[in-house]
Amino acid sequence: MTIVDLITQEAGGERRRILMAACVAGATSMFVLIGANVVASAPKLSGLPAAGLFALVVVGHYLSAKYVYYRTATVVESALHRIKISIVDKLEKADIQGVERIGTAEIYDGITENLSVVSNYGPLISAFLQAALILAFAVLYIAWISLPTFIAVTFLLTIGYVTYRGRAKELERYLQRLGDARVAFFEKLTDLLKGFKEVKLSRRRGRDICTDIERSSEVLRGFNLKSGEMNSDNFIFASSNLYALLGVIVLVIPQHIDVESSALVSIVAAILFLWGPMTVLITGAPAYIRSNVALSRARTLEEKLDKAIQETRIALDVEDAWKGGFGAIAGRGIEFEYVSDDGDGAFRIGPLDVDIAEGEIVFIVGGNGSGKSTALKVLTGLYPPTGGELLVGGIRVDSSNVAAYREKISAIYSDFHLFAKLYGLLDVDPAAVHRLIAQMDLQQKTSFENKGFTNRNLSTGQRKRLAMIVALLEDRPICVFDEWAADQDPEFRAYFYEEILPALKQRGKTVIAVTHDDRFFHCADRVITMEYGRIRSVERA
Ligand SMILES: Nc1ncnc2c1ncn2[C@@H]1O[C@H](COP(=O)(O)OP(=O)(O)OP(=O)(O)O)[C@@H](O)[C@H]1O
Repeated sequence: MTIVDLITQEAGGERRRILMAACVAGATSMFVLIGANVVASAPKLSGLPAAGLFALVVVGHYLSAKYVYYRTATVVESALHRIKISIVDKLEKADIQGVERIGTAEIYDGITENLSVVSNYGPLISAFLQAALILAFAVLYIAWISLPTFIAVTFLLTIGYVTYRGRAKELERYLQRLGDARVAFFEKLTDLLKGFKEVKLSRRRGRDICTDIERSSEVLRGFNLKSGEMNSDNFIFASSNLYALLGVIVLVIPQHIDVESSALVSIVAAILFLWGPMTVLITGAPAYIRSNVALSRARTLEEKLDKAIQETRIALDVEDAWKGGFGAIAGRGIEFEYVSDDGDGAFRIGPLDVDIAEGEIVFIVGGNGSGKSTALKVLTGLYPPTGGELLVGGIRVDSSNVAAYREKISAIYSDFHLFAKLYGLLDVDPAAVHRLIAQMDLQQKTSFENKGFTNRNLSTGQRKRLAMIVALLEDRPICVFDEWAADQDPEFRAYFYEEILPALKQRGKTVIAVTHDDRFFHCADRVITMEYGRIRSVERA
């Protein structure tokens, strides 16, 4: 899809009006030229009526050109708004693995950088359209004055166009590579910002990553320079073309064909008049290609998200199959394997056979990298099993009902995120939040206002307590905690195992918690030990 297609689609019924206004803007420009030429060659025509007509044409040009620019900009912006909303909508529908595969850098680049290129250059299309129309009118005017000059003009314009077409493809390729280089640059920059503390502790690390970023920036510089060079080459070639055209008209044509000197003056005036629109076309062409490439990159992101949605085909608005209680969670030969980027074998878990009864507290324990968090994500329906099946209350969890199953779960994963507002709980009773803030001993640190916590800049353990408040407010039948207690002080650690978990059990909740706290294993009904992605043992606590 090109920017023209985008505007045409979005403008709908208005596109004819915009095109008509562009024609009026182009035609009025030409009237100015013709009028000036006619009056200059016949001064007796000047006077108040001619001045009035001239002023009318100028006003007509002003109004129509303004309308075209304003409407095109509006149409482009509303199309971009739609694309943004559509990407965000697809992001919401896509599943975790698909989004992880695309990566945040590409998503940011698609939705910010590329769309702002279209926003900046898109409205120029109106100037481009007017310039093309003025060019067409001027060429017709030249044909009317002198046919041989028209042929010479058309010939040189054709050469210019053919050269531009050849270079446009090359420029397009460069811009695509420039986009890839920009994503790589963003990834490295994100790495630097996320690891800022580590960088501050090691100048050598800082230098290494900055060298890598510099290299990336160098690649970007090369691509930018090359595309700029191609633009200016085009510009220089086109202006030289116009100079050559002037030379042909003034020096060559009169030697071979009879052209009146007044006609020659009019033609020269027309060629000079063409200079402005030609400049717009020459400088606008790379902007046009740039916005087309940016648009295609945003579209590619949409397609990748569509693919991610297609792959999982998760039905979002489904009837809740577990309305009357969900029963036991059972894994039957469950397997899961990460997708490997380099083709080497990725980490896999399973086959796992596991049964978790409703209302039970189960701990998952095991060494680092044994697959506890991965198993948790499969058991909570975040990662679809690549083998075996997950049964909840006897019902097989698959793409048709997993969305409903996820709604049963309150989870605090180890890489949890605290949102600025309590999204999903915006209608919560503030008194309940304040009570829980006090229960988590955070009343000195934060409060609840405007549907969000007033302060989220807390220690990791305190932030986890805020996440616990959210989980408790959600009040869902299954609670999942991934090493929640690991960052708590001894009192709160004990409070978690000896107060919070029993209270949840008493309320009939099923609790699955990943932990390393062997001192508190007795607080679980059963302890599942994992090793190398498999279950080593299941013991009653
Ligand atoms: N997003 C991912 N993509 C690919 N592989 C991953 C990903 N996350 C984890 N892994 C792989 O899965 C393995 C198990 O990770 P997991 O987080 O499940 O272990 P864990 O038992 O929870 O470890 P820990 O106790 O250290 O938290 C890791 O060693 C890693 O190889």
